[in-house]
Amino acid sequence: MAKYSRLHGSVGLISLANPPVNALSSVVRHAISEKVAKAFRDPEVTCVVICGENGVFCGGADIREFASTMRGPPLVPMIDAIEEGEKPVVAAIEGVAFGGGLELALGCHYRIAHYKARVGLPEVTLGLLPAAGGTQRLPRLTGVAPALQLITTGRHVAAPEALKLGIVDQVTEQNTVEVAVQFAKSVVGQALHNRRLSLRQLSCPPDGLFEETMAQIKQRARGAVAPIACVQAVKAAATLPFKAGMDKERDLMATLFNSGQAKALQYSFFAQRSVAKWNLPNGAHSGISKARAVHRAAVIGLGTMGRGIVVSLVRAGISVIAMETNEKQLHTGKKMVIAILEKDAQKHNAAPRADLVHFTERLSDLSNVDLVIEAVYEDMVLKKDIFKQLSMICKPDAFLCTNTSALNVDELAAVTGRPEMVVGMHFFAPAHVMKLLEVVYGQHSSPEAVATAMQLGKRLGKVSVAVGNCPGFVGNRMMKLYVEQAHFLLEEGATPEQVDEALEEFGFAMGIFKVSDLSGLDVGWRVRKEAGLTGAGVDWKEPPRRRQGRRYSPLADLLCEKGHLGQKTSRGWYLYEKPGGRDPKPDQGLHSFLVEYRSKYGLKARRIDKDEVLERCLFSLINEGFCILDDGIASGPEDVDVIYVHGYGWPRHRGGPMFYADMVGLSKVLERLEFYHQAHPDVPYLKPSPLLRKLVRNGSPPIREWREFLKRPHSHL
Ligand SMILES: CC/C=C\C=C\CC(=O)SCCNC(=O)CCNC(=O)[C@H](O)C(C)(C)COP(=O)(O)OP(=O)(O)OC[C@H]1O[C@@H](n2cnc3c(N)ncnc32)[C@H](O)[C@@H]1OP(=O)(O)O
Repeated sequence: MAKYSRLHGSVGLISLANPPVNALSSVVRHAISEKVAKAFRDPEVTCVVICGENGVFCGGADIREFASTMRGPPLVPMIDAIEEGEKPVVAAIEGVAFGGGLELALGCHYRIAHYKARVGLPEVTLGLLPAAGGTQRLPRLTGVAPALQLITTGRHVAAPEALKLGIVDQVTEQNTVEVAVQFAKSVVGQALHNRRLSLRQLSCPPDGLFEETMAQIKQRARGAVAPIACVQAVKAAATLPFKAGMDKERDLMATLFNSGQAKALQYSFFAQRSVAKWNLPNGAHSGISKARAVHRAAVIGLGTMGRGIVVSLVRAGISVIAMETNEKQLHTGKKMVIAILEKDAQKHNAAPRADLVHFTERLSDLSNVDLVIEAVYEDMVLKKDIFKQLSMICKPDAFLCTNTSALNVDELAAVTGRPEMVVGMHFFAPAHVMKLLEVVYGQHSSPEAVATAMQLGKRLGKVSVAVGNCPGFVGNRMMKLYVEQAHFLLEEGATPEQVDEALEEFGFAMGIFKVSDLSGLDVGWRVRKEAGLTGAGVDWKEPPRRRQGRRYSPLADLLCEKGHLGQKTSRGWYLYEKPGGRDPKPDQGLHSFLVEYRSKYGLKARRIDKDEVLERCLFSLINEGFCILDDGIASGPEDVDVIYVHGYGWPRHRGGPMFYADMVGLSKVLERLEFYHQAHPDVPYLKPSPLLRKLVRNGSPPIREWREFLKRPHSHL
């Protein structure tokens, strides 16, 4: 709803009141229209201020309403009526004015913002465009180029920048509503013509602006359609009269509104919020579990992961002890951490925060920290030794966390005297850049430990997902099968380029073979050696392309043995101009190697089309996602999807693997998995998961109902 009051006799004050973000639900839109009309009718009222309750102007249209038929007054005539009014209307912006909220403010004649407020048109991130005049009014206010940038990226703009761009007229550190009221009174009687953005003429945009932006977007958007529609809408603002531009905006929105991409992106928005509401098998959940404050943390190991974690902690203002026993590594780690922090300081025009880090070689220095993150390399013996020592050195209420991508958290917890204080914190490389954090709860992890790790993740700006303990947790457990299928496709006749092209066309930023070259083929080699799939631990009685009773491709191992480790050695699945080169080129040598390999093992190359690449790679990954849900390792499909979108480059406009399965149709996924399982009986994980079968038997319910078919989550090895 919206509340109405009269201040100082002549100011009509309209307050949006729809917690938590004053979204423009149909009730709110109805109330605003009514209150504005009332203020305009009242002869005592000479000016109007629109604000939001509880320190938030407005988070935009109510996204939950998009799933059903839209009711209530539309935004466009409501905003037009405000702009056309004969009494000055001032928007008092606190907190945020996003999407429809900013469009409402753009319909007002003046905008006053609190200095901490943010404004923006983030519709593009929901697969939409600002269709309440935003694409037509913003360019008339800021000029075309800045508006185009803001609308196509959905970037949030802090009040001081909004002032520079002309989006707001004044920024204040005082009470924003009071300042806006005084301001409104001061402009009574002044002509409003110039303040009506729809009447403003647009100056010519720079030559080639739209063509250049379109080209950049097509390259960056990976198949997303909303950014392209945003360019077209802003182009209409620059080339057509206001009314015709509005018609174009409306038509473009109509195509986007019901698109699968918009549904996927809106699902992603709520999925990201839902993972913060975690629950454990023992019934503990985020609603009742209190996190403990972390003032001092420690990171053990200053390799790539450790350095990134130290930087993340410092950026969040947490003081860190960074510990490394190897003197050379300590020196390099220190240099790199400081370099990143100095770059940060330069960017934000602030002092570097290196004073928050204390570098040391001594574990005993960790006696007083609240939380430790061990980030040494993946070696269980080494990690156990560290955890035993930590258990003795750290204060009794310190949390002990391990940054592991696959190792057993319970096994580590068991060597400490405080298994309830142990959780996994699986960061993704580079840890100061990547958004995802898997918080792995073990059998004994206390709700407080999970809550603290989740809360810390939030403070570090991560999207944190609580997951159960199993080899590879959620992300890597699924990824393993995706990678394996890609290798099998090479054995059967594909090239790395064909596989990558299909995946990139689907929307991945990089195909799997390019990713493998980037991270280094030796990473997976180490893991496979550890798992006894290659190297000393192999049972050589099995045929060469079979390990542990099932199909295995030794292709990647053979490349590693040749020293072809990817970008760093200038050869891997692709060829690079020099070691460390970034530009992959098809490698004829690799193609010949594949031909020889196939001939050696009597494999007949066949033509593999893009559909097969996608189905084999993605459906096997999705099938494992269903197994993970069935096992209770992830508590809902949203958890799996958030992990894939934020940690594994799954295109956001496709929602995530489980959402994609829902979109494709569960019976189709089941049917194709059955087909591939029959064709490849030596690949057990192609056998459709019991949960997938159950869902199909129950009429393929939509993804929001899948939780009803799940067992309770539990930790599981
Ligand atoms: C025909 C179509 C007509 C008009 C179209 C208009 C276009 C739009 O306006 S589309 C919406 C554009 N707005 C946005 O994209 C903003 C989305 N929200 C946010 O970015 C953030 O929520 C925030 C406003 C910055 C607040 O952040 P924070 O304080 O971190 O809280 P959250 O946990 O994110 O949100 C709290 C709570 O509010 C729900 N919520 C937020 N925004 C909306 C919204 N616009 N509609 C409905 N609900 C919203 C959010 O889901 C959270 O609720 P949970 O129950 O916890 O999920």
